[in-house]
Amino acid sequence: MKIAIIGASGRMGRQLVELVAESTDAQVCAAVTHKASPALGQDVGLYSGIAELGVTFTDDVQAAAKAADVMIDFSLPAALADNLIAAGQQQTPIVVCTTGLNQQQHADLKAAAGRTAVLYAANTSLGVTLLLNLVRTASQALGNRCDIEILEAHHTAKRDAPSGTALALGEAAAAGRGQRLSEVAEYQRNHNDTAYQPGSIGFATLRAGDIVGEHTVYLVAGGERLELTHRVASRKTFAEGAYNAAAWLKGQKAGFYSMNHVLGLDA
Ligand SMILES: NC(=O)C1=CN([C@@H]2O[C@H](COP(=O)(O)OP(=O)(O)OC[C@H]3O[C@@H](n4cnc5c(N)ncnc54)[C@H](OP(=O)(O)O)[C@@H]3O)[C@@H](O)[C@H]2O)C=CC1
Ligand SMILES: O=C(O)C1=N[C@H](C(=O)O)C[C@H](O)C1
Repeated sequence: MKIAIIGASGRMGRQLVELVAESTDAQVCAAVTHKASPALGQDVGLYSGIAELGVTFTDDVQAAAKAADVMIDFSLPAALADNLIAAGQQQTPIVVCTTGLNQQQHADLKAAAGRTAVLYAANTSLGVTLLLNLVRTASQALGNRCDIEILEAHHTAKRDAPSGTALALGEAAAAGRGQRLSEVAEYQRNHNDTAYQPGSIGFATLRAGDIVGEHTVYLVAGGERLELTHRVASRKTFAEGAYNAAAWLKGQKAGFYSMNHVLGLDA
């Protein structure tokens, strides 16, 4: 399997380069970064701290899409439009893992899925994929008998808040209660005299040190409290999930997919 990695110069990109280089079933065929990147022209293996791979960084995402069986995107929201155009024009399946997307960018993902296979996952870990399903089930079972709040913690280099995973957990909790997250989400609680809104879903964010990624969903009813927590110790977990998603997506027909499809949980 020939994999093009978009955002290959970043934390997740380098982790994925290392994982693919160790694999016997896949090769890095292209490593994409932006046109002002100091990584351009450098060997992607050496840049990632492993042996030379003979592949140098490029800013040509069209050529990367053409060369690849599948692409994996861990870059920035601003890069998404060009990445989806390239994937669509070359009919190359794409796993998009970038978070911090706006409404238009989520719509762009769905539109691109009319031309090629697109899988979007704000979190590629097995645990979060299961957690999303558990949260939806718990929220549906408890209905308006509980209050729901979501806490996430990440490293200080993270640009978006709340995390994409926290927002996906919020969507799952809202869907379980038959709500739309956009109508019940509370992102700011820095007020002096405002009553709590029953049925709201609140988000809280921590940024500190090198925390890889932690999420807790609180389902709080009178007298008891359920806390569903996921913690990641290494970015390798995300890289493995993205690799498994790419292996599954390669050869799928055009359409929009999630990690539930990869794990056979979509029924
Ligand atoms: N789905 C999941 O499981 C996970 C998702 N993520 C998400 O993945 C994204 C990347 O995370 P992380 O690796 O930590 O972030 P980094 O900032 O370390 O990596 C992003 C990389 O993309 C590069 N880049 C910028 N513009 C472009 C472009 N136009 N084309 C290609 N590459 C570009 C950046 O270059 P430069 O540094 O020079 O700007 C940087 O090297 C984030 O949105 C994050 O939230 C992270 C972990 C897990
Ligand atoms: O930026 C990160 O690091 C992470 N981002 C993803 C998110 O926004 O949810 C996934 C993971 O939590 C790590």
